[in-house]
Amino acid sequence: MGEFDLITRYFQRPAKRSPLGVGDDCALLAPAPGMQLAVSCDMLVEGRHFLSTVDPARLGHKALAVNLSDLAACGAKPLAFTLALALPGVDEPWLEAFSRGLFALADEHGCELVGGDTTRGPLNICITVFGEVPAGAALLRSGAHAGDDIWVSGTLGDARLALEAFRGTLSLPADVFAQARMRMEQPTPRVALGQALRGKASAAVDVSDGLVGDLGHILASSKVGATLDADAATGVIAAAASCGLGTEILRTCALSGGDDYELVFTAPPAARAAVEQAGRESTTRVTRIGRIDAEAGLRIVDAGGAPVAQRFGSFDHFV
Ligand SMILES: Nc1ncnc2c1ncn2[C@@H]1O[C@H](COP(=O)(O)OP(=O)(O)OP(=O)(O)O)[C@@H](O)[C@H]1O
Ligand SMILES: Cc1ncc(C[n+]2csc(CCOP(=O)(O)O)c2C)c(N)n1
Ligand SMILES: [Mg+2]
Repeated sequence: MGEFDLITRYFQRPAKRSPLGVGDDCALLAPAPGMQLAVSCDMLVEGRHFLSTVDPARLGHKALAVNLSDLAACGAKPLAFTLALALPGVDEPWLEAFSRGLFALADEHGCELVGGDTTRGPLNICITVFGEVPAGAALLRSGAHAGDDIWVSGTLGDARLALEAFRGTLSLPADVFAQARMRMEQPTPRVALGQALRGKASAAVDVSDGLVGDLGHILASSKVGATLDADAATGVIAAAASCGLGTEILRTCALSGGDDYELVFTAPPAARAAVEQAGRESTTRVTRIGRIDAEAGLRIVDAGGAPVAQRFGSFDHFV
């Protein structure tokens, strides 16, 4: 099978909402009047972002999910995406599963594949996503104020826990591993929550590199500091605690693990009921995990308010 047959068979579907989709030199998009385009791009590289043994359907899902997560962080509604793909060769069962996983999530969010690029090379997947948001209403990293609450969606640390289990640095009971693995391989982008938070949250970011690092982007952009509860938002890893894993490794997963694709956002205390309502509307758990301070820096405390001495980093491709 050649390049163009591959595209036609696995990636070309009739455009439904875009004026022009796959098959011409450009795609055409038509954002509604009064809306701004929100654009984000994320690449997944074999061995760096995913294990070579991953189910290709889950990989198709994740490649789009990490991009939709950036739209969610801005409060944008997904419209369309492009897919740049380097493949070592034509593996039809792989392409069938990859495109099935990809389109299942795309259809869930009404987000169309409108174009891309396909080349031979080491397996590499790069998606650019386009969304729309009412002009001036995008959630930004720069809007947090002293006194705001810090919230997080879902739970943190599960993906890193699974990665460590894959690496063999820790072992988990089969049921805990299965749950954590799903969170690593098929994250749920918080798209509905992001849109429900427009006009309520003062700042937002999605957690890809780890809570401490990504909250750090809000603190730097907003020129504020924060106090954070170390243990407020654990999920599967709470179950891991009961299998004898130490506090230090669990906090490392939750606070600096990365690959969470949850939203961390700030909102004034007066908006607490509105934030909880946004969580209910989007059937997404939201948890208060700290507060924004005027004093610069991040202070991490335990449930009793005592400072946590452990230091937390964040994911960086070059450090
Ligand atoms: N090569 C590049 N050229 C121009 N801008 C870039 C480049 N790489 C990253 N950026 C921009 O730098 C900023 C931070 O990029 P980053 O990829 O860390 O985004 P993120 O949302 O924090 O994380 P993630 O990659 O997990 O989505 C974004 O505004 C991004 O568009
Ligand atoms: C095989 C394998 N090794 C490591 C990780 C963890 N990981 C890779 S990139 C990244 C941050 C987000 O990436 P980016 O900043 O490029 O968007 C994280 C947490 C993984 N998922 N699979
Ligand atoms: Mg992001």
